[in-house]
Amino acid sequence: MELLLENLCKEFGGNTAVAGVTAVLEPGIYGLLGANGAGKTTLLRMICGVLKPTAGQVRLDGIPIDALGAVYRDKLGYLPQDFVGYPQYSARDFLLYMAVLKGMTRSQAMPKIQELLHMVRLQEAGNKKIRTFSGGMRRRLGIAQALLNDPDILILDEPTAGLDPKERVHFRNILEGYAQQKIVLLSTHIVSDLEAIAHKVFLMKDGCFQTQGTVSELLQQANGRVWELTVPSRESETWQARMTVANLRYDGNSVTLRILADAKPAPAARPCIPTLEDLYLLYFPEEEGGDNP
Ligand SMILES: Nc1ncnc2c1ncn2[C@@H]1O[C@H](COP(=O)(O)OP(=O)(O)OP(=O)(O)O)[C@@H](O)[C@H]1O
Repeated sequence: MELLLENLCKEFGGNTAVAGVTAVLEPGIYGLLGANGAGKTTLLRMICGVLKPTAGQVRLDGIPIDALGAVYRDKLGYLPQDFVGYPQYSARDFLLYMAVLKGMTRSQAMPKIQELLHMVRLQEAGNKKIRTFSGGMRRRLGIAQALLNDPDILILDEPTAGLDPKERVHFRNILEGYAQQKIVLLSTHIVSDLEAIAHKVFLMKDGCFQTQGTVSELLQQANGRVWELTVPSRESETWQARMTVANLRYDGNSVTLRILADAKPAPAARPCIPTLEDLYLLYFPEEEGGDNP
């Protein structure tokens, strides 16, 4: 199975949201990482066929998804960014409704719904109205509805938004179990979600992929550009104004700064092993108020 994104572009009234994205996706977990407004949701909506590209197309095994129509939709599971469900429905009734829309019979749907409620840890809340759910519960229900038809292609727009750390770990375990032989593409702001599970990460900014690769390939780009430096606490602000500082750790009168810089920022600076978050900040330093590296 191969999903080809072929020079996908989307403009909204003269504003470019996605500016020519090309990528090949084979079974595995892909992470789409980018700041607010980078174009992630727009890209995912085009991949799902919900939004028509201004230019370019998506092909599954060589065939444009427009031509595949319902055949493509049957293979697709999608968690939209703004998923809310139907507040008056119970989780179980909502999943049954979605299952019927996806062409499942009641007898096919019921055991699947049971399995999914269990998988996303909503079995106790299955008969409760969605309007009583917390943000995290809603998100988990959204993940369950995306999995109803055992999709070959699973597109998740910020699946971990609103999940607490324990729920995020559980979600990662679900995905790892699921992703064998499937294409899973998820967008997130949360770098650690991807570090653990993504086989490939796309860093998106201004509608384009700025870079892409496996986590270890991306980390190599940050090699030699991450430093730790301990200075008196009173110098902290000066350093933050001069450098991209990824992290601060105060200890009494001193502070240890995690500095992103192409060259050693001070003779006493020590090199560090980079994380994906470091790389993200190297590409998008303005989000943290730092300078360009
Ligand atoms: N329906 C629309 N009409 C007009 N502009 C839009 C529309 N949808 C998105 N945009 C614009 O396209 C750009 C990309 O938005 P998009 O929602 O795809 O980004 P994103 O990376 O998903 O951001 P976020 O993480 O905040 O959801 C933004 O400038 C946004 O304002």
